[in-house]
Amino acid sequence: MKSYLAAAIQMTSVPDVQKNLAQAEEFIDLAVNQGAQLVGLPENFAFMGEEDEKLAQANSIAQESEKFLKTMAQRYQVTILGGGFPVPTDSGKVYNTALLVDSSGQEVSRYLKVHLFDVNVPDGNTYRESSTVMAGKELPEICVTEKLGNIGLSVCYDVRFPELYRDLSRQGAHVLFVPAAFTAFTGKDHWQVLLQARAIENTCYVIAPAQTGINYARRQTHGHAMIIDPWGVILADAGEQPGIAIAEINPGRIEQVRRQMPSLQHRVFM
Ligand SMILES: O=C(O)CNC(=O)[C@H](CS)NC(=O)CCC(=O)C(=O)O
Repeated sequence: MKSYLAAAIQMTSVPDVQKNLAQAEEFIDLAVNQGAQLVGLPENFAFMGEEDEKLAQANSIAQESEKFLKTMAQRYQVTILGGGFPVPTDSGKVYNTALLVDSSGQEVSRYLKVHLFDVNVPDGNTYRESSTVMAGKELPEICVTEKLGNIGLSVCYDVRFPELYRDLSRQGAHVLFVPAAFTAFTGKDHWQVLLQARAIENTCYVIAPAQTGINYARRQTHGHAMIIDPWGVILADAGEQPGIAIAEINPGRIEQVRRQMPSLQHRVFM
């Protein structure tokens, strides 16, 4: 593995798949023009809207999302993460699915979001993700690649459960993806701290694509898509407008930090 550039895309997805995919392609194009070889799209990149509308359109959202990711990966010759889209199940609910596609357009990793956001946020908004989503039951497996290192997937609310990332680093992860649609309210106090903690405690890069702004009705997301190095330093932050955060993933830096802070080797309990 040599150094390469990665991009975390930040977008304001709305309840309109074609609009969202057009926005996503614009930012993929921008990232690739700046030299990115690994590009991540946020949770709900293809559709962000009311839960019942999402369920009603789940079949087409799933198909369009997969087709889009494979087409983009091939057209731009990059590896792309689709950070979360609904995939229907027999139960009538969907899996919140993250999909990693390599530059030949092949699926290389798939993860079904395990931790569902069933939370009454103190700003008055209530979230019951489990009313429409089936929880995945399995820890993600790292995707081992020669050019991009070992990549681990997760989605949004998962970031609050460090044991998932511990398992990924135990498997040998170098890069942890945390695509998200974090609420503006929780995000302002928790988002960056949680991401930095996952980077520092696992001495891994963290790539966190994000939703930002007003997505629909009163739903507002935090933004600040970012890339963090294994020491916890923020290398790029997309701020609050749609755009990209781009930074170098450097294997030498991982080795250096793991020499300077060998905490992974000092684990006692797992
Ligand atoms: O909201 C929607 O419209 C679609 N749903 C999502 O984006 C998901 C599941 S509800 N959001 C989160 O997981 C936020 C986590 C979070 O914000 C935290 O952990 O604080």
